[in-house]
Amino acid sequence: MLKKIVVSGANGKMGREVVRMIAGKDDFELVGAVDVTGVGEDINQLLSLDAPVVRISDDLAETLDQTQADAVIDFTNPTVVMDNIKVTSQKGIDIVVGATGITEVDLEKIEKMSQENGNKVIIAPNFAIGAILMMQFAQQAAKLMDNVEIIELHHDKKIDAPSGTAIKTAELISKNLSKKKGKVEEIEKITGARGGEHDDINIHSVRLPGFVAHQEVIFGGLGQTLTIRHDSINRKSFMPGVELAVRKLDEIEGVVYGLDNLIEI
Ligand SMILES: NC(=O)C1=CN([C@@H]2O[C@H](COP(=O)(O)OP(=O)(O)OC[C@H]3O[C@@H](n4cnc5c(N)ncnc54)[C@H](OP(=O)(O)O)[C@@H]3O)[C@@H](O)[C@H]2O)C=CC1
Ligand SMILES: O=C(O)C1=N[C@H](C(=O)O)C[C@H](O)C1
Repeated sequence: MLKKIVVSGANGKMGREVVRMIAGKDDFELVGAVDVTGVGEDINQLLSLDAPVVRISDDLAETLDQTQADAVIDFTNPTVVMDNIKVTSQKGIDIVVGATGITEVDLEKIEKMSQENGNKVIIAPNFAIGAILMMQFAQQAAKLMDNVEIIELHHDKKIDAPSGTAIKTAELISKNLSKKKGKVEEIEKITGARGGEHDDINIHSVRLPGFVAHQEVIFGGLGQTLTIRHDSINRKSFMPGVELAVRKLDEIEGVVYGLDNLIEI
């Protein structure tokens, strides 16, 4: 069945890739594009796509009223994503959320909204299959190696740190650590030199031009280290996961957090 989709953050780096992905699927149709940049312009023309005119609007609620969309895909940013989830819930429209910054407190609010309004929500900090595997392998390794730190490396336009992926990885790993790391009295000569801590795991964020999205999970043991690394070398890496999530909306109930809950590994 044809899926009518609105993309929120359509004119951003990920949004544009999603619009291209939709144009390549016979059973997906882009019916709305929402962004705060390029308002009034035809997103398909901006991307040189041979597809009907879809003008960028800056109003998600209005776009949903005008389009009879089946689903929204959101790749905005951590400051606005909760507002967008709220709007879709109020309208009873399903949503796939790629924008990061969703906290555990936010998740509880989203669960409540979904229950009240009957819409479905899929949230994934990372849609790349390799990243899902990297997180799973790290979770496994944590059962046998207790000492671990995370280094995530991203492009210099990324506004949030640490990445959503690093936060999710730390949460997954910490469940399996048998003992908390032994603390030595550290002297941090420059504040932040040891990174930030989430669930007792140090996370280091690198931001440089040339990177897209990369993460290393480094375990240390007696006379050995284990490094599990994933690299997204372009944004197409996320598209099969986004497509899968849109299709899975028909099968799930309520809210799903993490692509690992939608695929068998
Ligand atoms: N889950 C995953 O697999 C992935 C998640 N991400 C996440 O997706 C998000 C977007 O990343 P990226 O595309 O690189 O970022 P961009 O900044 O390139 O894109 C975000 C777009 O959303 C726009 N925007 C800002 N406010 C609103 C609003 N209220 N309504 C609609 N659009 C708005 C921005 O406009 P303006 O620039 O003018 O602010 C921009 O065009 C980030 O949170 C990132 O971490 C990224 C890659 C993969
Ligand atoms: O901003 C990005 O680029 C990315 N954001 C997500 C995150 O914060 O984990 C996913 C991926 O790392 C790319």
